[in-house]
Amino acid sequence: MKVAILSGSVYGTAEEVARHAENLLKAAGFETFHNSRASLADIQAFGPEALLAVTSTTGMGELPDNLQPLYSAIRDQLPAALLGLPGAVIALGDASYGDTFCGGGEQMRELFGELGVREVQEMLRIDASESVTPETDAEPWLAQLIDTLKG
Ligand SMILES: Cc1cc2nc3c(=O)[nH]c(=O)nc-3n(C[C@H](O)[C@H](O)[C@H](O)COP(=O)(O)O)c2cc1C
Repeated sequence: MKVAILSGSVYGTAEEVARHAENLLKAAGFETFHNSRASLADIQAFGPEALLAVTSTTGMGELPDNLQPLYSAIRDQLPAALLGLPGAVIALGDASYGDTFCGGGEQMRELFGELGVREVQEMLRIDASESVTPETDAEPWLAQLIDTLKG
């Protein structure tokens, strides 16, 4: 199965989690695409069969700049090739931001909703005020995702 990883990161933490996810998916036999500056054309050329979004939150609940262009392109075009795929979201944030906690991940969930992406497991929230090992903390969730996608 081909899994496209859509990642958004300001300081690199979410990028590290996305890379770790990619390594685990590859080790489990999946074909992956991950490029933090991916365009919609790149994603479509890969032909994903599942989507994984890994994004931090910046500003007041916003997506990182590197993910904004891809997010907007997908939202504007709702490309047929991405409609109805299985998908899941890992959100990084900081609970001390209150209402906007993991807002970037929430925006990706809303986008997935518009695409009719079938969310195969509940969004993982990684709280920077509690976690100093975000990659390791994502491992049980990723193991479950791998099991689910393998069916
Ligand atoms: C300027 C700034 C704004 C932030 N805004 C939010 C926010 O609105 N909500 C939230 O949950 N986390 C917020 N965060 C926390 C980051 O999302 C969190 O530290 C995350 O782990 C950073 O990941 P990154 O290194 O991939 O950017 C903010 C951090 C910074 C520095």
